[in-house]
Amino acid sequence: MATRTRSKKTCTVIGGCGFLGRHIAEQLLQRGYAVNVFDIRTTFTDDRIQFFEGNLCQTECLLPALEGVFAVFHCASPPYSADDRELFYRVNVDGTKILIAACKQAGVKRLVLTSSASVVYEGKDIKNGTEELPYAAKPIDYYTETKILQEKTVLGADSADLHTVAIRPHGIFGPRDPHMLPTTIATARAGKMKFMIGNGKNLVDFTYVENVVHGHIIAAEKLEAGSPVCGKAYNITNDDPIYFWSFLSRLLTGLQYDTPKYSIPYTVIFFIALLVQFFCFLLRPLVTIRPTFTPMRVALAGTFHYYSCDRAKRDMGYAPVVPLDKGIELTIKAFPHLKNSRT
Ligand SMILES: NC(=O)C1=CN([C@@H]2O[C@H](COP(=O)(O)OP(=O)(O)OC[C@H]3O[C@@H](n4cnc5c(N)ncnc54)[C@H](OP(=O)(O)O)[C@@H]3O)[C@@H](O)[C@H]2O)C=CC1
Ligand SMILES: CC(C)=CCC[C@@H](C)[C@H]1CC[C@H]2C3=C(CC[C@]12C)[C@@]1(C)CCC(=O)C[C@@H]1CC3
Repeated sequence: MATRTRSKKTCTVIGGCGFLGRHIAEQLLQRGYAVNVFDIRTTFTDDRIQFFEGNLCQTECLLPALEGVFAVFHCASPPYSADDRELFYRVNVDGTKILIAACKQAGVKRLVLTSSASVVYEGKDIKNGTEELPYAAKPIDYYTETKILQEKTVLGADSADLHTVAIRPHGIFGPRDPHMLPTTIATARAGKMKFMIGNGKNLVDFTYVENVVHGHIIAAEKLEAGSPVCGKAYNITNDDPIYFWSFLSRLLTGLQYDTPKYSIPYTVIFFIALLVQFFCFLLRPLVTIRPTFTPMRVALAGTFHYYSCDRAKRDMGYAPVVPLDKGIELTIKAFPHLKNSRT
């Protein structure tokens, strides 16, 4: 059971058992905060943390976790790969509205949303994209569609009672990552990582998790009446874009897998991914097939998508705390169990 000192400020991390949420919780402890974690499943233990289990769509579950809290970090979401429109709307849109109302009821003054830089991404190149870019008019999936609605709701709720800010990370990686690195390795193990999509020269942001955490915490600390951060969105990246296929190749070589040597034109593979998606849709009543190369993944692998952090640097003094090379090294070290045993 967590012991609390009266002088410590308490923060609540919604989705705090997830990849990013747990890193936020651990860094908050390091920086001297008391921490509540709220999640639908409790997947780890830590004597310093007070855990609350529940669905964020239920006010009565949320309220005990929000009492007397200095700041709330909202990083719960269904995984981006869930192909479930109803679930995304229920959690990301309705659940976020319920959370905002609960924060107000509990008297919480600061709410930090984990949004995504992809809210402006439509599958076409973005080079040094700023927060001034319009939201995607044609979001590439339900995940992106509901992240846009979620961000608009949170920023629209900014008021004297509840100050809000949205952090837009991109391509988060690091220890305990359940998405990027495991998907890359699973694709390599399945023998599907033989070809690069496009010419391999598309620059992309990959962001080490501790930098994303740092962006969230400094935003929360700045979030008070009169601050420029109130009601605004902020890109948070490593500020060091890298060729998509160089990044993936570094993870693959680090874990002793072969890297792709040949390339297929982007338009060809995108068209094939569209066709595969269409056939999966037709076959859905009979069988559920989850293709590795969805149009979204192909677009993410073959286009430029990197973003400017200038606004975060200016308004909250943001600078990455872990350089990209170090982040890659720490990540590879954290996944010894995914090393290729066949070499
Ligand atoms: N990973 C990335 O590259 C990026 C992520 N983001 C955003 O960052 C945030 C965190 O992502 P990440 O840590 O990778 O994701 P995770 O899936 O690791 O974490 C999300 C957590 O939220 C929990 N959760 C889901 N639904 C509910 C609910 N109804 N009530 C309470 N808890 C719930 C999940 O539980 P369970 O696992 O049981 O579903 C999980 O523990 C998300 O908002 C995501 O959109 C933004 C940009 C990039
Ligand atoms: C071609 C192939 C199989 C690559 C494997 C890596 C991918 C799993 C990642 C490459 C870019 C990543 C990314 C996200 C998820 C993982 C990747 C597709 C997000 C969609 C996660 C959620 C977001 O908010 C945006 C991210 C963009 C980049």
